[in-house]
Amino acid sequence: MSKKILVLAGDGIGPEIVGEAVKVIGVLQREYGLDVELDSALLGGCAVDASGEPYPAATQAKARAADAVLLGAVGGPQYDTLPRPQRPERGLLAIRKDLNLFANLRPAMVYPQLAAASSLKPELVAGLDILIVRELTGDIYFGEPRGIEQRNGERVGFNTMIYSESEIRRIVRVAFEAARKRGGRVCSIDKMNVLETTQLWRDVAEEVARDYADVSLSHMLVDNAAMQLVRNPKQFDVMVTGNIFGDILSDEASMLTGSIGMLPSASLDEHGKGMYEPIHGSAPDIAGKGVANPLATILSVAMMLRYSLERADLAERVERAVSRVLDQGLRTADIWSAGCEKVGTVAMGAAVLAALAD
Ligand SMILES: NC(=O)c1ccc[n+]([C@@H]2O[C@H](COP(=O)([O-])OP(=O)(O)OC[C@H]3O[C@@H](n4cnc5c(N)ncnc54)[C@H](O)[C@@H]3O)[C@@H](O)[C@H]2O)c1
Ligand SMILES: CC(C)[C@H](C(=O)O)[C@@H](O)C(=O)O
Ligand SMILES: [Mg+2]
Repeated sequence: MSKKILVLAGDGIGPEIVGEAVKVIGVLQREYGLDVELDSALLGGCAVDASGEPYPAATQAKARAADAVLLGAVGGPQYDTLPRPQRPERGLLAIRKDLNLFANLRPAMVYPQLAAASSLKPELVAGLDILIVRELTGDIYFGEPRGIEQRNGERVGFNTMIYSESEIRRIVRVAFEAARKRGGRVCSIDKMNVLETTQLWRDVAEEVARDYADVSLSHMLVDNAAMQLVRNPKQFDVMVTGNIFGDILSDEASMLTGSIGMLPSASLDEHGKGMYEPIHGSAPDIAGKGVANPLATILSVAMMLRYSLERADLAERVERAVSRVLDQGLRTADIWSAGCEKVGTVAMGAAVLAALAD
C-alpha cells in the first residue's frame, strides 16, 4: 500500500524550497518506484491567514493519518504581534507535540566541496560528521506555569524548565542507538552545575549507559559545548541534549557546514513516523526572491526516505545527487565562494533532479 506524505509548505521561503523537494519526490515516484501519495495542508502563518489558527483541525487530521510529513518553515514578522496561541511557531510546537515527535535528529555534515564555505578554517571542519539528538516535546518549551504577569508593581516573565525521567530516558536511548551505528560515542550536554532539571538529565544518561557497554558516554556543560563546537568540532560524534540547548547548538553547528541552508532534520515518534524539515526558518529577509537554498529541504526528503519510507537506497541516491551538484560548482548565494557558479532556488533544484540519474 502506498505511504502517505503530507506536505506543509508553510511561510516565507517555505513554498519555494518545498517546491523543489516535491519535484524530487515526483521523479522518485515516476522513475524509481517510490510508492507514495502526496497531500498538502496549511501550518503556521498561512493557516492563521486562512482560518485564524496555526494548526487547524483539518491539518491535524491529515497529519495524524500520514506516514510522514514534509515541512518547509513557519513564521514571519507580520505574525510576531499576534496573541501567542495564534503565532505560527505555536502551530509548529503543537504538531510536534500532537504527533509525539520527541526525537529530533539534526546531522551536521560537511560536504568536502563546501569546507571553504564554513566560517571556520577548512582543516577544522573537513570531514566533520556529527549528529545532534535534540529532545523535542518537553523542556522549557512546554513547561507550565509560563506567562507574563504583574508582581509587586512590575511585570515579570516566567517559564518552567521541566523533564521527567521517562522523557530523558527515551531520548538518551535514541542517541545511544544512533551512536552504535556511527562512531560509538555519545556526549550528553547539560547545565548540571546550576539546573536541577539537567542534574536529573545527567543521572538518567548514566543509567541508560549501563545498557550500552559498546558505546562511550561523556558529559559536557552547555556553555563549554558551545565553545568546543567552534574550537574543535570533530571531537564530537553524537551529542544528545534537551529542547532549548539543542535548538541553539544545532544552529551553531550548521555554520560549521557552510550554511544553515544545508542542514536537514528528522523529528521521530516511537514508531518511525516522522516530520522532516530543514532546521532553518522562513527567512523573511530573502523570501520571494528565488535565492533560498533548497538543499536542506531536499536532504530532509532523504531522511524521510531512510527513516519513514524504508527506502535507504533512494535516500542515498538523493544524497549522491546533492553531492554531485556541489561537484559541478553550483552554489546558492549562502554557500557561494569565488570560482563557483551562483544559482537560484529553482536552478539548484533542477540540477539535483538531473543528477538523480547519476
Ligand atoms: N522550523 C521552523 O519553521 C522555523 C525555524 C527557525 C525559525 N523559524 C521562524 O522563521 C522566522 C525567521 O527566523 P530567523 O530569521 O531567526 O531564522 P531563519 O533561519 O529563518 O534565518 C536566519 C538567516 O539564515 C538565512 N537562511 C535561512 N534559511 C536559508 C536558506 N534555505 N537559504 C539561504 N539562507 C537561509 C536567512 O536568510 C537569515 O539571514 C521567525 O518567524 C522564526 O520564528 C521557523
Ligand atoms: C520556530 C521555532 C519554534 C523552532 C524551535 O525553536 O524549535 C525552530 O527554531 C527550530 O529549530 O525548529
Ligand atoms: Mg531553531
